[in-house]
Amino acid sequence: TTLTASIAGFDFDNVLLNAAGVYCQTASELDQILEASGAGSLVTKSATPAERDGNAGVRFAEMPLGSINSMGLPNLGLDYYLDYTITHQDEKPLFLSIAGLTKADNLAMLRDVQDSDFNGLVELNLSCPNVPGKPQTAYDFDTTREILNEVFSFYTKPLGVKLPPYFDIAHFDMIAEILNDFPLAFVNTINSIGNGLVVDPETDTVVIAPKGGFGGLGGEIVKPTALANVRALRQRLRPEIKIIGTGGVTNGRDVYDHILCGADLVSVGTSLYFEGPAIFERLNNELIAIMAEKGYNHLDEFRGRLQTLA
Ligand SMILES: CC(C)(C)CCc1c(C(=O)O)[nH]c(=O)[nH]c1=O
Repeated sequence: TTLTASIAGFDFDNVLLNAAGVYCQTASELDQILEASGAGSLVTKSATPAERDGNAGVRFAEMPLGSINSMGLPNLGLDYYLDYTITHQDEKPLFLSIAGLTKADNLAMLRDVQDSDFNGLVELNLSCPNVPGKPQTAYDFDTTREILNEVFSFYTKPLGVKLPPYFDIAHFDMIAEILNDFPLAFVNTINSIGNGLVVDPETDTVVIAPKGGFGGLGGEIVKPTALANVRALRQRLRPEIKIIGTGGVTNGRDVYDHILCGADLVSVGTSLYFEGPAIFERLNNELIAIMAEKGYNHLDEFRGRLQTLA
């Protein structure tokens, strides 16, 4: 059974990696993913130009069927993650995630990466806020097109975008129309489902401190939305734009489902947070068992082959 995939000429010897933000803040965490059996790659915590503490107070919580977070982009700064990825980029193909809080920050960071010795893949996190009072960038279609125009006016290394979930067919059409106009290596879908709210039944309070308890949802609870976004974008994007499926992966069947919907790689967030890097070997073994049951030797025998009903 081969679990290989390729993006922008990079060959991955298996399809699993961490989701940005989980197990990827420090070199020690990144090393654990790099060395984990069953992880084909890693992505860094989304970087800002300077390091950030992120939000104060309890900012991550477990809930039935998943997690809620409002971390606030705590990270050690772009140079830290550039240094790490440059040091290790010959061991596996690596993803460097960036998340500027302004367009200027994103462009400045991409110029730094363009001029650096990093030759891996960049994941541009478009879930970042735009100007206050406007929705996050990826929900502001004109701004999304504008930033990609500016990025691709100078950035020539492999680049993809991390997208929040969309919930309206017209929005799938609109974002795909924009993305198809650019030489993107990949799209990673989905980021957490924004601004959920969880109540603690013991205390009648919210469960995280920032934003009055509003936060991004991850885990099992987001799987149907994640699969819908993988499927919808696979159906609409040019085949050269590969897809990293993220959201709701807890077992091999979830990995299989992401691939069946069209994913080339599959990333794991909430479950990795709770289980640790050993999860990658378990997920791979479970995926291989499902493929064996179905008589598949290669992922491309079923990738994107979700069937509809007559
Ligand atoms: C939500 C932002 C802080 C704008 C970006 C970073 C981020 C965070 C975060 O650092 O709070 N959490 C997520 O689930 N997804 C993200 O993309």
